Amino acid sequence: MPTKGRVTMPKTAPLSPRPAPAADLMASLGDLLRQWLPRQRWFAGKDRPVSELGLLSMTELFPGCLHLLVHTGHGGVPAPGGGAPAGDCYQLLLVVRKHLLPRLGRALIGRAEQGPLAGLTVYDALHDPRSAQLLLERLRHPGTAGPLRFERAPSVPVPSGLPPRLLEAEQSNTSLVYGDEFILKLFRRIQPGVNPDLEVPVALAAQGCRRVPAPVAWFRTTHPQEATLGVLQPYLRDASDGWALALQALASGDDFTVQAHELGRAMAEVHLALAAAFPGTGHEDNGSTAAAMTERLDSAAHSVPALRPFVPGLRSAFGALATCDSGPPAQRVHGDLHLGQVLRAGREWFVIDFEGEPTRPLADRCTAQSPVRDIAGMLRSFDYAARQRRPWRPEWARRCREAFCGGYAALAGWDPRKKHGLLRAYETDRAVYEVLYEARHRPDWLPVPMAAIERLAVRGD
Ligand SMILES: Nc1ncnc2c1ncn2[C@@H]1O[C@H](COP(=O)(O)OP(=O)(O)O)[C@@H](O)[C@H]1O
Ligand SMILES: O=P(O)(O)O[C@H]1O[C@H](CO)[C@@H](O[C@H]2O[C@H](CO)[C@@H](O)[C@H](O)[C@H]2O)[C@H](O)[C@H]1O
Repeated sequence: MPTKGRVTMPKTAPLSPRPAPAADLMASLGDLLRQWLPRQRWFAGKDRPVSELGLLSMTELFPGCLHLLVHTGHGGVPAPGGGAPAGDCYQLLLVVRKHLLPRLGRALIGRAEQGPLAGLTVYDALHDPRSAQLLLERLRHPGTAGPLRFERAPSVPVPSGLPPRLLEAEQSNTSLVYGDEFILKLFRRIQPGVNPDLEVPVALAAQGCRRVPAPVAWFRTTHPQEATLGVLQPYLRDASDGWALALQALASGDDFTVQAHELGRAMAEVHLALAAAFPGTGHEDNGSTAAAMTERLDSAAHSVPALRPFVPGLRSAFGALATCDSGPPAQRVHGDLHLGQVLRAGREWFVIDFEGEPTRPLADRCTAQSPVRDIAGMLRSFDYAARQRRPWRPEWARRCREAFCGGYAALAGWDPRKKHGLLRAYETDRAVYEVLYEARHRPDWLPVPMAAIERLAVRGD
């Protein structure tokens, strides 16, 4: 595998002279994917059997590498928490080879037994350095491949031959780092429309906001519907994420309030830039927000029985929101802010991953919302961090909350600490989301948000 110099697109013959018809291809891949998908961190339907699997689009990206969009269904069983459809679309990149490659052991999906790929071995292409390099080549050269469109910001040069490595982070998507210079995030669960993780950073870059790495290339599909598939952006090579830094500080007994204060300030800066980039929104109606939060709580309690005893107490937080003053104006927000979404490089904080909460419909995530949603997300994250160690360190979380809100207030012109009712409702809504998220993805972590649920329902603080 070349690690420097030019990488050229291979000119060998395509995998098959004519692309296999969809039904045939699924005869080869169906059983393999049905077993492999639920084992992937990014697969959202782990809690229900994959009863339907269909091919939405197939493009031979380069010889031996297939780009697929597949639909997975669960026999009409809705996702926990409702709202989300009973089925999802996922993006897969597969390498199909004759021989088993020991160095790609972890990427193995299986050996096809029937259909057009019978006897061939199928891998996740993102673990394959050769395929990862060819993908970067595609992104360097704008153009099309079937329904796929590769586009880029012309002003930023992307050198060829940067060695790829797959990021080993706990992720909702899959990311590849190229030569410690760029990071490519491939969205796994695909929803129609422009992904806010492309739309927002592009808009913020146009505002001159330097707290968010600006996209340099991206790709999308036009079939079966328009959707963003991946975004390449500069890699902050010496950065540590806020979660790792917070855990380090907790382990060594170090103060984290200076960092939390600066983080609050940085977040206020991002909110101001977001308001400028997406102008023209009014105030949210607290009554309808409270109704939506109550609905989410009810459907979450339907899926996660442990929530049920706390529903009356949690509902009171949403009831109180309906009578709160209107708070800061609604605007575009981050939507899933937590310590893992902020990176500290040098002495500066950067904010990443503007996708919003992955279980919400894309249209919802792009609407104007109260900035209190983001603040509540970060405050919940201090609590998550403080609960990673025994004995639990509530004082540590409380000091970080104070410092973060203080830093935010210094720049934003309003103080989250003076919006107790709003904050309580948004923290409750966030904790309910976290209960659902953990129940679906990391059941061992469920006690963390459940502890907050108990506190918010019983004591209300
Ligand atoms: N521009 C960047 N520079 C350095 N690391 C990054 C950058 N963007 C993302 N990362 C790393 O990749 C991880 C996953 O990125 P993220 O956008 O949060 O993906 P996901 O939505 O799949 O969780 C982050 O936690 C961070 O460690
Ligand atoms: O993958 P994303 O970063 O988009 O976010 C999802 O996964 C997060 C966990 O990786 C989850 O965050 C929760 O756990 C964090 C610790 O791992 C904690 O800092 C957050 O406060 C807590 O919400 C996030 O909710 C989910 O959307």
